[in-house]
Amino acid sequence: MALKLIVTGGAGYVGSVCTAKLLKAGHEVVVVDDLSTGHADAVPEGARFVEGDAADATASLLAEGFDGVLHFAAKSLVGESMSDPGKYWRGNVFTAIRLLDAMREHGTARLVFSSTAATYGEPEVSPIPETAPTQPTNTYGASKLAIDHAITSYARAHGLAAVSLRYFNVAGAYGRYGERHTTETHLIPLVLQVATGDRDQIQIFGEDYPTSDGTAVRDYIHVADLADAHLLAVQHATAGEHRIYNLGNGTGFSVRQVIETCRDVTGHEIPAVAAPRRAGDPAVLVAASDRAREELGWKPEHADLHDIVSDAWHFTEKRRRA
Ligand SMILES: O=c1ccn([C@@H]2O[C@H](COP(=O)(O)OP(=O)(O)O[C@H]3O[C@H](CO)[C@H](O)[C@H](O)[C@H]3O)[C@@H](O)[C@H]2O)c(=O)[nH]1
Repeated sequence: MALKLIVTGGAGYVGSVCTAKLLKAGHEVVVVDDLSTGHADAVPEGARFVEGDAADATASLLAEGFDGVLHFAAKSLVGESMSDPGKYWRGNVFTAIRLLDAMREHGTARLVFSSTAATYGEPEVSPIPETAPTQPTNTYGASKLAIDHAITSYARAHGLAAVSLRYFNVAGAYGRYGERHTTETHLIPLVLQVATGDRDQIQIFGEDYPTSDGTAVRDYIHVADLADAHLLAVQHATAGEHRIYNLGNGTGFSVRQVIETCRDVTGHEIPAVAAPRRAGDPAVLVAASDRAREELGWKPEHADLHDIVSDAWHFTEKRRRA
């Protein structure tokens, strides 16, 4: 069924890939983005673009009648969330509550929300199921968890059909849509910047973790597979329910393994140096995504780390040539 949807943050990395896939699937999409971290030229052709605040601009649009909102717009730098927490409570939580109120006012039926593995904190079991305790170790994760709680109560009280998707480590690119953060903190794009010569070396944050090679382990998921889960989520959302799904491949790769894969893909040497652990980093974060597979019928198609890095590398090279 073709739906009329608003995508907040559709000029950003994950939001632009999801918008491109939603359009391809025949949905009608309006992107709302304040361009604080997104790029106007990343808004896919075929989407209407409204520059503005994720709550205010969306609230004005909702009067036109929409089937749902996919809410990506957020502050997402873990370090910044610790040094400037107000930015996360206002920018993430307060914005989301205002958005929920506007959706309630206009009777908007569906919500798909970008949650995060950071809601779990230091895991007690691995791989992490959705039933694991949520004990975030940083304000970013706490802000996303607070929104998840708010969504649950709005779904129960007001009949909202809601899905939260808890992303593990998103990477890769989809066509001309990829990672272009002004402040880049993520491992794969940083390692690829060393390969292009834009950066001298990659720092390995911690070599004394209780893992096979001492470096931290993460579950990397291709952004195209992540986007597919959003398309399934918006279709499966059920009135009065808030379902939560982890999105990962269920396989962990260490920082050293990621760097080695990047060397293999790019053919560059990529110097790496040891550095202290980064505050708040858990040793291992791997998803149990059985629920998304069983209930949404989600099936990741690019689980191979080599493929994920290759797509990120092609995107990086194409942008440098452009
Ligand atoms: O220069 C770097 C950058 C990262 N790392 C390491 O590489 C791993 C992956 O780091 P990323 O920053 O790429 O990803 P995170 O696991 O920290 O971040 C993910 O989880 C976060 C919450 O913990 C947020 O949700 C974030 O958006 C999401 O990408 C971590 O062990 C990190 O310490 C390095 O060794 N060197």
